Amino acid sequence: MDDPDELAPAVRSILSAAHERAGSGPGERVSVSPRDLDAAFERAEADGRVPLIAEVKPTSPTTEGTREDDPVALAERMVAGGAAALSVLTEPDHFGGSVDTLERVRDAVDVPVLRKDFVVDEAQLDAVESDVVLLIARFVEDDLADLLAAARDRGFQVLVEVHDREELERAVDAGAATVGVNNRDLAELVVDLGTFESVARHVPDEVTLIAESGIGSPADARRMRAAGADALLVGSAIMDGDVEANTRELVRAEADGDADDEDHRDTTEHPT
Ligand SMILES: O=C(O)c1ccccc1NCC(=O)[C@H](O)[C@H](O)COP(=O)(O)O
Repeated sequence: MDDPDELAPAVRSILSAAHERAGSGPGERVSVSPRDLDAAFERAEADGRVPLIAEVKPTSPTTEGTREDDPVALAERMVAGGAAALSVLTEPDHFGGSVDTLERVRDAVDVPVLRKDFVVDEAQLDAVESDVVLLIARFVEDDLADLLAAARDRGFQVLVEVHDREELERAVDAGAATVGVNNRDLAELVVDLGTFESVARHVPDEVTLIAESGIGSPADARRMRAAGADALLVGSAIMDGDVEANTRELVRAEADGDADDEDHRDTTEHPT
């Protein structure tokens, strides 16, 4: 991992908690029969929905307060709103997540579920079954290929998260099939959608590409899709208010955007 002093204090704290949890898992190796993430994205596309991973994110270092609603009820409403897949935070100390929450959510829905946590050690993979696990290139550095193999051996699909071109190259070299470009700089916790736009153009076509973080509106969703996102991962903007309506607004971003464009064209081409 790079110099911890370069990371935001909250991220240093998240990582040190992750290292403390590493190796203290149940010890039993999990074996997963995953729900297919790419197939879920394809179903959404065929249905005219923007492929969206909606995140159950009770709190975070950059969110005020904690959302106390039942996470299973939230997850079910996200699926009702058209989410192709879900992300569930399992980090307990900074995001209000738990492996128990993930298990309950996964039992309640039929879409793929991503385990969102800060995995730095193989034993952490055995904490709970999910369809997809996250590996953050910045935090696992030279262990990326080994952790990717260890996750796949257990049946997981793997989302490898990157933030810049160097991390993208490491992810591709390690054999990542699904890459997420995080618009949130974990050194400073600043969000810039331009990050995705600059990194996305270097991603090989065969890689499934996900735009992560800072997507707050249908216009942002269209911007990420125009830059090449196969799917979007959204937490805060969905958790802020009515999660079903918020999810629906994002999955309809292209359909509604096209309709808006059509209205606009009609007015300008056929003035009354
Ligand atoms: O969200 C945070 O505050 C955060 C802080 C430190 C490390 C990671 C953090 N977020 C993790 C995530 O990956 C996001 O929850 C996810 O990409 C969704 O982002 P958003 O839509 O901006 O909530």
